[in-house]
Amino acid sequence: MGEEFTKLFKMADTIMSCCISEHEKSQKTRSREIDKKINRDRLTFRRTVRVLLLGAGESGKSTFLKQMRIIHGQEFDDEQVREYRTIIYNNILKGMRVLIDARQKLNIPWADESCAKDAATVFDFNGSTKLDQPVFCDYVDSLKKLWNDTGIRTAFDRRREFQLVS
Ligand SMILES: Nc1nc2c(ncn2[C@@H]2O[C@H](COP(=O)(O)OP(=O)(O)OP(=O)(O)O)[C@@H](O)[C@H]2O)c(=O)[nH]1
Ligand SMILES: [Mg+2]
Repeated sequence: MGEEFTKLFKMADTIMSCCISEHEKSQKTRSREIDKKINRDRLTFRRTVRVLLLGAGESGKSTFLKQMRIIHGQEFDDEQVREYRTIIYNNILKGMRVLIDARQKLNIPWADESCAKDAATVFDFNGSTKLDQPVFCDYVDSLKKLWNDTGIRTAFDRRREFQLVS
């Protein structure tokens, strides 16, 4: 009985030591993987060229970055296209608001006085509403009418006198 017990005990001991060494082995592999990743990240960080882009407002900094992304960057996926669509809608509305404001400040008359109502509609846009396609569509007629008015066009021609994009 005593002999059997010793055998069993030895077997259990062998199984235990196997498990521990397997566990240690997997921990070492994981640690090596982490070290490799740290080294790879360090190399990437060293090779990254950082550019400080300075320039006055409206001088083309953002445009330059967008061009770099289009020329050298990855393709835009559907999600990014949707995101950019919202940004473009926002830019159109914000840009028109700036032009409406500038037209008034520069005392440029409307060609068609009824544009004042469309200007008020565009100005009423609540910036916190998500500008998806249906919301933007509600503004399209007013935006088109305003853009075709010589009052807004004259303000646009004089855009060097104010900042159009922020
Ligand atoms: N003709 C011409 N227009 C440009 C060029 N680069 C930018 N623009 C126009 O200039 C305007 C301002 O460009 P942005 O890239 O927004 O300028 P920014 O330096 O980021 O401006 P802030 O963010 O206000 O400091 C936009 O209407 C651009 O389309 C260029 O190389 N040539
Ligand atoms: Mg910019």
